[in-house]
Amino acid sequence: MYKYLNILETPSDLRKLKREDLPILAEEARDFILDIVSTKTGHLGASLGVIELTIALHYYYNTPTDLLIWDVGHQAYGHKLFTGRKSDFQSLRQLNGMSGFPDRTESEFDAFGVGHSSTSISAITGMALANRLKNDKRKHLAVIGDASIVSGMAFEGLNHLGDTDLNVNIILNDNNIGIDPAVGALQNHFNNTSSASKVDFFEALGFNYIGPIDGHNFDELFKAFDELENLKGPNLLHIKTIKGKGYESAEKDQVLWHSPGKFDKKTGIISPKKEKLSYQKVVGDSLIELFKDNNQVAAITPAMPTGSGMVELMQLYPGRVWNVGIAEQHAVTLAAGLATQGITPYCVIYSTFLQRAYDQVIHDVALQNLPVVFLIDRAGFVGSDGATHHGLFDISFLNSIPNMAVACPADENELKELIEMGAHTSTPLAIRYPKGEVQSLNFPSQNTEIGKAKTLNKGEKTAILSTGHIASNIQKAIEGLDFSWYHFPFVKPLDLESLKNIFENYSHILTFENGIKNGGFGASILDIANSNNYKGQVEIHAYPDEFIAHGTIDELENLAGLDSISIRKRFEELI
Ligand SMILES: Cc1ncc(C[n+]2csc(CCOP(=O)(O)OP(=O)(O)O)c2C)c(N)n1
Ligand SMILES: CC(=O)[C@@H](O)[C@H](O)COP(=O)(O)O
Ligand SMILES: [Mg+2]
Repeated sequence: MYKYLNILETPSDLRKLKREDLPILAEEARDFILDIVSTKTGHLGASLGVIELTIALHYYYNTPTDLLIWDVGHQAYGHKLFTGRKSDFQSLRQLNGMSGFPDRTESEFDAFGVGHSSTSISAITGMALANRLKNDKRKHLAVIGDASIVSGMAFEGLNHLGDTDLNVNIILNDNNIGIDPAVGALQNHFNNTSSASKVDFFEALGFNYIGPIDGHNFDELFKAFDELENLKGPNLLHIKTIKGKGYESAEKDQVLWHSPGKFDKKTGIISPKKEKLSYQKVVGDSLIELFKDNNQVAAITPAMPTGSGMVELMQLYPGRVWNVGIAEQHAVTLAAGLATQGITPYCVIYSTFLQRAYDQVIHDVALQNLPVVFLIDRAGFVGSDGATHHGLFDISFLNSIPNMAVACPADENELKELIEMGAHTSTPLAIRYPKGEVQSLNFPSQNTEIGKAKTLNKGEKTAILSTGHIASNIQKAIEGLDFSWYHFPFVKPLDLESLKNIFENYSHILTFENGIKNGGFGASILDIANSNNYKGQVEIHAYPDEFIAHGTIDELENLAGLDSISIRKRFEELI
């Protein structure tokens, strides 16, 4: 079917082609990626945008000896296609299949594991320093996008690298967009100012600057690579590309086609999502409600307005909702600043990306005991994005912070209540919730109170204690059984009074949470049980102490023994 892609597996095959063959190969690669993503789902626009760059880099440089890092790595489907993984695309982002991001354990061509943005400059600098110590002359290359290079961590890397004489090549892939439209002075600078001012900017940081060039033009790419060979680094090559290049729908709506889901390749019609209502929609609508009657609240999203359900809120309240770009640390401390002046900020941030702002949560918010509300999205398994994106750690890493309240609503009704409560908080409050469809558990309507558990079932001997959205799996598993079930909307502060009563009345306690075991909800219960000389058994059901790869959420919950069937099986062993 393909003239070149069929005979090509690795860069050494690629280098046998003539340069004039490469545009045809690029077309074939785009067609292949469209076939895969339209049926398997995944990131589309970014990969289509760097096909020429990917081919040129593997053609010109001696990968994998020359080291190549893809920042974020969501644009690396072409990189994987040309580095021996063509047949692995059938398993893209599936359980035990190929990852959606470069991964050192997957291929020698994946110089660095990625998924979180803005790490490539620091990593490639580390590699170059190490190889200089070994007198190893290999080349060092990093490709970073225009939204990723303006992140704090990228600047830390540029600041260091620019102060060395390392012969590292940073390739700025500038398509004037992140996932959502570009924000911030720096992205404006890259996209709107003259070349001269860009030269000044990067040369001021100690880089030789080349560009901007057309990143879809092989001749311009190779000419620039030749120029780089004659420069004593560090160098920055600025290329302009189109996100979604070569597929009209993806070029036209670059936000939607960042990760479109399944679609018909021929018509560009995206398969409708079966989702009745998402947690993200509930959050967006709840905040719209809140903002209507309360002008003392604000919201912040670090570069994820669409994914976090913030787009409508931003349109309605542009003066009180800010997309700060890929800047999680700034987002948290911006919130802290707002809170000192009597504005209650909702910092809406994916669990996995909050990891990047841990010190700001402690040092700027909790230590000063400021009323910041963290709406922590993508809590628990996220599915096909895998280990770099699951929200497994937030209960544990927040649980250990003084002054921090940690809420894990069972469903969207409780989430709504907690969001409303947040507007009145005088201290830090974190509320975590998962990706995707709401559960509508229709719990008996009990008002949610800080630090108070809810009794959902009364039984004998065995007590089930849960927190968060695992409740939906427990509700299915407990059907017809006379176990007691207590739901704890708050991991912190815990309902010590209810716990004391539970310790006195039950000989066996099982705890459940959508988070890792270490330092989580169950660990806190066990700690309190021990300090109360509880003689019964506490059995903790949480994610294991290991990184969990990609798969569907159901598959991953089953592997962790936290799906309703596995839970039911455990319950039946206790009858
Ligand atoms: C620390 C971190 N924050 C947020 C994200 C989510 N994210 C993935 S890709 C992306 C936009 C990247 O834009 P850019 O670097 O310009 O690459 P492009 O998609 O345009 O190729 C964002 C915000 C992330 N992966 N890591
Ligand atoms: C590559 C990246 O980090 C984002 O595109 C992320 O995959 C978004 O996740 P959601 O699709 O859950 O919003
Ligand atoms: Mg971009």
